[in-house]
Amino acid sequence: MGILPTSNFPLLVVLNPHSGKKQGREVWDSIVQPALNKAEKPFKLIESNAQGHAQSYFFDNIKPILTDLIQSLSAVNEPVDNASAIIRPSSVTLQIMVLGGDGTVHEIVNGILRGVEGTGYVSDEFRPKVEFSIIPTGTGNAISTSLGVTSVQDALDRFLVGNATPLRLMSVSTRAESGWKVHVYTVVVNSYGLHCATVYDSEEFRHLGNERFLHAAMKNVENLKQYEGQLVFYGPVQSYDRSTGSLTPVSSADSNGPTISLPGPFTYLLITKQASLEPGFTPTPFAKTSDEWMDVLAVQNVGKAEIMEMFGSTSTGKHVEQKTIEYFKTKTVELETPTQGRLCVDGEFLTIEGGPEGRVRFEVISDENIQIFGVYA
Ligand SMILES: Nc1ncnc2c1ncn2[C@@H]1O[C@H](COP(=O)(O)OP(=O)(O)OP(=O)(O)O)[C@@H](O)[C@H]1O
Repeated sequence: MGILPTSNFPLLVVLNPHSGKKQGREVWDSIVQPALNKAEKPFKLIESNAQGHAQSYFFDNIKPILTDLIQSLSAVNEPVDNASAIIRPSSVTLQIMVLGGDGTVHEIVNGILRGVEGTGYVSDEFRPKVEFSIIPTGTGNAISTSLGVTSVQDALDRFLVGNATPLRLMSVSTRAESGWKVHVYTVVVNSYGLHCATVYDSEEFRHLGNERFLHAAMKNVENLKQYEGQLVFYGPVQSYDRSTGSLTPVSSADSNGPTISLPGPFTYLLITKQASLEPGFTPTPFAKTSDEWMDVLAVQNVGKAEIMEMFGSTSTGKHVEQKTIEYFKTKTVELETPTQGRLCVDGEFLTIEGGPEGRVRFEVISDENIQIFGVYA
């Protein structure tokens, strides 16, 4: 047996110059690149030049990237003329640094998964790991905020220490002839109602940085709407019990059928993997980046006063004590709307048709051939 040499394969750095207040380039030049040079960490810079570029880059290139990475790790025994002397690893770790926000991570994850789909690049015999270092230069920076990353330097330090935790994904599936078909994978939040309308409207306030969500939210609270729909949970569910202050099982782990349903209409509905969606805004305080649950915050048919009360305590997570708020942990949930509706999936928008045919299924991913991502934390 040969010994696998240390790879000198470069860290892939994806810089989104458009994220946040467009400070990514400056942060790269002044802080991150000098730190990588000092640490003698080789890198390859990929600059995202338009919406969707990071996704299409990884869709097009992930196979040659993994091939090169595998080759950089394959040991060659002496003598070299014996082909069987080449030892191939059963796994490789690809490191990707993101100077951007959650939307850039979302694009890369989807590009990679679509790029390896149906190929031998991820299988039970060979499964790469993809580990992200997220340098928070976006607007919400939900993943970084939820992991307690406080600054660019903090994120860099965590990368250099090198402890990765799973970045667990959710899938968003729509109906197809053959059953459910994954439309997209999400890493932060799927939403319906006021939150989705807020994200939709916030683009016009991008120049305000973090404040853009506040402006858009206030605009939507002013014209508060109720969003018709029914939410059905499947399999194990926990719900937050205000009387005990804890999450308690409301359906057993071995049940796969529908367990609870919420009739709507929804004022606010989130299905998340992250506790915080931006600094100071922690709507799903029990959510964990790495666990095998999705957290659901449901607010049905309330008025402006209740919504403002909720916003008043989302910085501390105390809003879960409010009686108009329902909080669940689940693994599979479906949403059906009576007429056409709009969902927000990690900042992208998905229009769904009304009725059973337009039903959408959200699942937390347990398949090890999809759940290949980690994040330095
Ligand atoms: N060169 C570019 N010009 C314009 N848009 C771009 C460019 N590169 C990427 N994008 C788009 O920028 C959008 C925002 O990126 P990102 O999510 O990283 O930042 P953010 O929205 O400010 O942060 P967050 O998602 O954390 O709130 C993404 O939808 C991405 O497709």
